[in-house]
Amino acid sequence: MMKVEILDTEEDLAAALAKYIADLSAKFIKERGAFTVVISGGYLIDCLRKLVEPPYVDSVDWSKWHVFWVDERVVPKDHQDSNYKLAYDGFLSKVPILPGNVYAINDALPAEGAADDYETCIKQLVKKNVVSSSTSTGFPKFDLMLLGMGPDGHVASLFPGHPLINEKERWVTYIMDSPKPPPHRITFTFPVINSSAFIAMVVAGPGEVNAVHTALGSTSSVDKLPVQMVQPEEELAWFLDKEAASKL
Ligand SMILES: O=C1O[C@H](COP(=O)(O)O)[C@@H](O)[C@H](O)[C@H]1O
Repeated sequence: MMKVEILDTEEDLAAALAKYIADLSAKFIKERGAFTVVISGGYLIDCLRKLVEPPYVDSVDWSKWHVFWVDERVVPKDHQDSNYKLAYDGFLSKVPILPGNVYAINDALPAEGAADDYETCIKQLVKKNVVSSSTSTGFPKFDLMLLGMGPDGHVASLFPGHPLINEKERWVTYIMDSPKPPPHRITFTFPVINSSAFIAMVVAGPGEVNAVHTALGSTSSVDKLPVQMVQPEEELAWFLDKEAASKL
């Protein structure tokens, strides 16, 4: 199922996104006592700012959250290019999520090793039933992914025309030639992304208007953009502001 919310302003988008996330948090914590959230980098993190304010900062049961990254740059966690640093500074440092429930990559490893290590970590969490498993695909089924999108239509570190978008076996893979710097990254693959229950695709501002039009406004395209390949098992919810949706 897909829904598209177009908000007047980016501020309205942040408010709507916070409610959406808080509602899903309550749903999954009630159902199974945990909430597994996968986040991206980019300006998504700034769009989470309403979650760290009342009422949500007080009402969300942060102790039940488990946080993962859909992709990460292979740099030290305190590096300016690190998605972990971006999330810590802008979000994680402001809410009482248990440090042991925040799963950052091992930044001492090179890309291939970091991808293998992260995949092993997630496999262990599936065995412990912290992360669910999709009964239809056998891949890990995260409760919610919060994704941004690049102007070229990339999601995570899966870029248009790159062979990695066709990876069907690995849960986590790596790229050494990212067209967007830095070049070395790890990323979830589409089998994992599309085994998630819910995905919020968050796009604000003018930077991605063409990719949004391709994803939502065009009837057909021969080579799908990565963003067009996103299809979670329960719901894909687009959160757009009017600028991002201006070509729809
Ligand atoms: O490089 C990346 O780009 C995408 C999109 O970033 P944005 O700044 O255009 O929102 C991001 O989702 C991904 O996590 C990041 O590694």
